Amino acid sequence: MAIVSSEKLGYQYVVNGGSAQSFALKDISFEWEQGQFYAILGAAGSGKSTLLQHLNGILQPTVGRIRVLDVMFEAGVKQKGLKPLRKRVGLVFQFPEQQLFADTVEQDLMFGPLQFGMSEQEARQAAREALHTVGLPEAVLTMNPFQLSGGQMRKAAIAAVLASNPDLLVLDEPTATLDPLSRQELIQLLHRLTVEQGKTVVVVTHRLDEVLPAASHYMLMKAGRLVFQGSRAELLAQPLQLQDAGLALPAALRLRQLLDERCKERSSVLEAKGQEVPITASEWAERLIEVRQIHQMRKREQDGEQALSPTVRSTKLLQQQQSEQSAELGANVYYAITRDSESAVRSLCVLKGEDER
Ligand SMILES: Nc1ncnc2c1ncn2[C@@H]1O[C@H](COP(=O)(O)OP(=O)(O)OP(=O)(O)O)[C@@H](O)[C@H]1O
Repeated sequence: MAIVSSEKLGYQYVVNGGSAQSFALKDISFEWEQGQFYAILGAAGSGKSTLLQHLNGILQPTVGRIRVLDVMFEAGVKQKGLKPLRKRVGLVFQFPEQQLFADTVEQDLMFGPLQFGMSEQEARQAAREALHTVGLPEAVLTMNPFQLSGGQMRKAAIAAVLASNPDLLVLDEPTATLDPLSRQELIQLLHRLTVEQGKTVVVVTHRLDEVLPAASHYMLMKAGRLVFQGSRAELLAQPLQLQDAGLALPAALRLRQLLDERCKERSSVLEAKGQEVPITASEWAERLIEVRQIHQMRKREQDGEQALSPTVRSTKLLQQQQSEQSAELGANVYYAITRDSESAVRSLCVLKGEDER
């Protein structure tokens, strides 16, 4: 059974003295399964945070319904007594300082478990385990949360939620303000939680590039509506829809477009692994390397074809030169876009037929 499902969910904020705003969510229907990694994408103001707040009942529907685990929220029926649900749904806000308020990190990490009925000793143990899961050292337990760096603070906020062992972990822009390495580590950590612990992870983000290697399912929001939901491959087949929803195209799609325009090898790059678009810089490097290897193999075969007529030989040579130039151009494009210097150097060396360094 789906862990969360919504049917024609709509939400309308009411402000100052009861005047109703336009709908922040309209006609939202979806289902989420346990143990999967979902990414919710959309431009500013598209309704992502409003949707998240329905997952633990901070907001409840104006229209339609949403079921979260075993609690049904339905328009017109105010649900109360949500403590058991809030133990099972961990929300990590956009700004971690909003949820760290105790004098020490340990107190912050123990707060949820104590609230949800654990003994002091169990809560202390849960706090330590959560700290290890996010990769923070025990030394931070006695520190004030505001002595932590931005990245550590965000990890502490995630640990504070994990300590209550939620089934569903929901994070609003979790990588904002982090450096590139910490961003990558955090997404990998979230991915591990789905694979190793069967948690369902939902991440709201503007940065599609970051979640592409990890998230298996995508929802795209625009002006309060769900304009796309589907798998990674389905999303990557919709570049116009991404642009239309105000999102930057991920490097994988920009590379594909450029290779389409400028590189005759695009089809061989894709064919090398059954037409799926590579999603990370290193995968692109590997595809380009494969293409180069295919060309080298063809060259060796051609060397053995000396008996061919001079015209056939020179045509083949010309074709081969063109395709090698194309592959090299692809590699250069790849550098320009991804700036992933390590795999870029690797692919350039191999593409030029030099030893890998
Ligand atoms: N407390 C509020 N009162 C009134 N209107 C609100 C409130 N919070 C959000 N809205 C409106 O609801 C719509 C959706 O906002 P929401 O914060 O859900 O978007 P978002 O996609 O999360 O944006 P961002 O990426 O900037 O966080 C916007 O038009 C916004 O102005």
